[in-house]
Amino acid sequence: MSILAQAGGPVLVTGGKGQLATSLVNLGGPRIHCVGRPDFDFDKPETLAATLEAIKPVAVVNAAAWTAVDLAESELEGAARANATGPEELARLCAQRGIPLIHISTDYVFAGDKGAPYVETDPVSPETVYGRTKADGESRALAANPRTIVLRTSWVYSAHGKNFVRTMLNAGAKNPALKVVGDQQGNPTSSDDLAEAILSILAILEKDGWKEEFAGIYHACGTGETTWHGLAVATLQDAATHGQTMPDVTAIRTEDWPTPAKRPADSRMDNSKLKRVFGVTMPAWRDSVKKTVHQIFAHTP
Ligand SMILES: NC(=O)C1=CN([C@@H]2O[C@H](COP(=O)(O)OP(=O)(O)OC[C@H]3O[C@@H](n4cnc5c(N)ncnc54)[C@H](OP(=O)(O)O)[C@@H]3O)[C@@H](O)[C@H]2O)C=CC1
Ligand SMILES: Cc1cn([C@H]2C[C@H](O)[C@@H](COP(=O)(O)OP(=O)(O)O[C@H]3O[C@@H](C)C(=O)[C@@H](O)[C@H]3O)O2)c(=O)[nH]c1=O
Repeated sequence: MSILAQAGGPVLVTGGKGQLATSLVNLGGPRIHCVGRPDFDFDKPETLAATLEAIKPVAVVNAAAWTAVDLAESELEGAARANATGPEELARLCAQRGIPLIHISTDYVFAGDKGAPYVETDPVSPETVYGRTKADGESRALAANPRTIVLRTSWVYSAHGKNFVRTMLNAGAKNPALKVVGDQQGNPTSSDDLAEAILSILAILEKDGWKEEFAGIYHACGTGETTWHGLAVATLQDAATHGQTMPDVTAIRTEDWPTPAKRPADSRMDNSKLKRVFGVTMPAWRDSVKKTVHQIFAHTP
């Protein structure tokens, strides 16, 4: 049963069949109205106003984005439309209608050299096209609609869609040995957990009405930290409890896994503001990985 009241106007979720959009559809109940391409497309700006006009939502969650981190390095314009100018236009349209926008952003807005969990007041310092376009999108959305909440999350995985946990399960099923970077740390986040946090915020907005102090940036990632290697091992250990053979997983250094876009070495984020303002606590990443792996095996014939 969704935490969102059953009665009330529609909540528009962008992002089609993406991870977060799917979790919101699965967990949010009948008021969630999800749109994706081609009906809602940041590359076709006229589809934004047409969607809002057709659905007349009471709130919007923007879960659409360019998430191909390496490809963005060579596709700046498409990434900028999806992550920055598109969300700005969506925010402007929400402002015209006086409705709140929950816009999703990323830990990759940080370079990863702080040496401690980032807080919302830390300056952004992106080192990739993806990170720069997402940082740009945050400030554009906040400037275009005074009723904008930006939720920065990280290392999102789920039982559906393209994500690191599913990549590791597939790779581990085919290979006796894997190599995974062990010197990049962060906070893995279940898209279901993030969807529940968003639904809790929407419920508060509906109950209390919009308050000026809600506007701004919040960190919303899984509780606890690990490395990509740690996440791979946890995933494959859980898969082993479902009968999948545990491969040998070696921790390697970043330079041994070269990629076009440089990932942050340490993008851990602090969720205290989310708890302080909205009373929302994010579940422990380790428990949620177990749950997700279980869901995947439960649905695999
Ligand atoms: N995945 C992750 O690890 C993380 C994600 N985030 C952020 O969380 C949010 C949700 O991510 P997630 O659910 O994982 O993303 P997914 O990649 O699973 O889904 C993204 C969705 O956005 C759609 N999309 C892409 N480009 C456009 C466009 N130009 N116009 C309209 N829709 C478009 C895609 O459509 P199509 O299928 O047609 O391509 C897809 O449906 C994003 O803001 C992302 O930046 C933050 C941290 C980590
Ligand atoms: C598949 C694989 C990756 N890696 C490394 C590469 C990289 O440093 C790290 C993560 O790999 P990926 O490319 O799968 O993840 P990446 O696309 O960098 O994930 C990011 O996506 C965007 C959308 C975000 O917003 C971020 O929070 C983050 O989740 O793991 C290995 O070491 N071994 C492997 O077998």
